[in-house]
Amino acid sequence: MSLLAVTDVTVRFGGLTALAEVSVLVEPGTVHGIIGPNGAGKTTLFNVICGFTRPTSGSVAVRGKRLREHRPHHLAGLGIARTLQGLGLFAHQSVLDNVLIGADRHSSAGVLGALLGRGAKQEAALRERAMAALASLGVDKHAHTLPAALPYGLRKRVALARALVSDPDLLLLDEPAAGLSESERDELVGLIGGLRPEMAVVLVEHHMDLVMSVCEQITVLNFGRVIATGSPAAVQADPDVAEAYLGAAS
Ligand SMILES: Nc1ncnc2c1ncn2[C@@H]1O[C@H](COP(=O)(O)OP(=O)(O)OP(=O)(O)O)[C@@H](O)[C@H]1O
Repeated sequence: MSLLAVTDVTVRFGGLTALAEVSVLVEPGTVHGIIGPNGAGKTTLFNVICGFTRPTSGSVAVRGKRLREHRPHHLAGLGIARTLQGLGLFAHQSVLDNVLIGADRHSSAGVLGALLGRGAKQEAALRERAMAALASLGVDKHAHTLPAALPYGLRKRVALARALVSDPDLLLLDEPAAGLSESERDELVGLIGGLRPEMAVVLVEHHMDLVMSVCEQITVLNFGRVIATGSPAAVQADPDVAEAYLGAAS
């Protein structure tokens, strides 16, 4: 059974069809890239998976269970974490507190506990988890800094640590390489390659080098349709894919 199954999803915005019967299967432990020229429907697909956008038709299922009316705040309970385009960090919270917000899923009392004050033992365990996530991305020494004081590449790592702290089964990354330098992109390839082997990753990304080096499976969208799906080598050799990108560039 696939970890994530997007089946025949169509999304219409008024008269515009942003996605037309798109299907994507994501297996546990695989890194799956969603690529395509500008306006192909990548963000719309990401938003459907996250529950930001409701499909006009079709379905999204996690571990075989169809999600109905799911919303972004349901993702954590499904073992899914995401990072968004940009950073989404809270400017007035320290790096550690930003990551603790992601760790809250593991607190039995959850958000309510945070409001009412949770036990010291639980608080300490959460902090330990958050610090471990920061350390795994090499940014633990910045735990007590405000995000704005860090260079962009390190802030991206903090955003990734916040997603990873809940130890998700599925990590959704929307343009993780955006704004990174070439060497930071190389580091990101290493970070994704070093994730827990059973964790699945879905990434929407423009940087082809990164996609080709880190993904095992790729789905290519063009004008809202899947035009190719397969290994990086298969997708690169597909004439429809070359034509879609050449057409977009002309
Ligand atoms: N909320 C919306 N209302 C109307 N049209 C939308 C909306 N969101 C997206 N679209 C349109 O749907 C199509 C797909 O857009 P989408 O942002 O998903 O593409 P994309 O592949 O992510 O593009 P890019 O690479 O430029 O980010 C585009 O034609 C876009 O203009």
